[in-house]
Amino acid sequence: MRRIFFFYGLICYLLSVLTVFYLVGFVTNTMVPKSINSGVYTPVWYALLIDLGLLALFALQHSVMARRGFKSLWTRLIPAPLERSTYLLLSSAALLLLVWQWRPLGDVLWDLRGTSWAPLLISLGWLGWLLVFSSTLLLDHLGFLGLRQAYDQLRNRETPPPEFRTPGPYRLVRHPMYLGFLLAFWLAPVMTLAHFLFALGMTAYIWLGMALEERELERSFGDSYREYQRRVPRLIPVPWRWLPAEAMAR
Ligand SMILES: C[S@@+](CC[C@H](N)C(=O)[O-])C[C@H]1O[C@@H](n2cnc3c(N)ncnc32)[C@H](O)[C@@H]1O
Repeated sequence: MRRIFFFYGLICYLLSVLTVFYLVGFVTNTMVPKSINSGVYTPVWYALLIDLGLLALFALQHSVMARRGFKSLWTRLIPAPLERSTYLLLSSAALLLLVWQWRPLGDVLWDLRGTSWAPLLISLGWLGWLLVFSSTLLLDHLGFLGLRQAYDQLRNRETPPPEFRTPGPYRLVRHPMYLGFLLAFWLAPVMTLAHFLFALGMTAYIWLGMALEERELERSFGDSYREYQRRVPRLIPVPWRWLPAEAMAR
């Protein structure tokens, strides 16, 4: 059984990584056959209904299943070491459904192609993706994607509880991964109505998810996390806070 469980964890891990790579192509309108601005054109009201429904489904699945209360119920049905892998399997399914069924809405809110803004927006958008990937790698890539838990059960050992850490960009903002997603979703040289709707929906979800996540981080790490909240801004880096205290006093 342990080998089968590990294989399941591995498949979920690979599926999640591939889904995120597809999402990069979907949002940037590059490399993939179905992007945020392509697909079947339908009446606007119908496209809005489908797209909002897909965003709501993803947000609901992704935030409800990440909550502590839900996890303790859920792990009565599935083995605890596979909880994270199953969460990611269902998150990938919700995202792939969104990508597959997403309806384009062609009205253009801004089109900065050919202006000097375009290269700046494209570069900052890719910087956002880089921030997403580097943040998972620095914090706990294998743990977030469930592979550590699946491997530990294969070796018949307990996975230690997550530690509070502040590597690299976590010293500048508390949520670099979410900051990366916001840059990647918003900074596009061409903004169609469909892209705008996606960016708006994801921003609302990130805002809510961030508040719920911080509540649980406070419960898990107590004063260390509260002190971190006082010292480090949520999303927007504040350069003067990077100066040493003596320089600030001068
Ligand atoms: C998808 S990650 C997002 C991390 C962070 N919100 C960000 O935007 O970079 C969510 C997981 O990271 C964990 N997490 C967030 N900040 C953390 C920190 N400083 N140390 C350890 N775990 C953290 C949360 O408990 C949650 O399980």
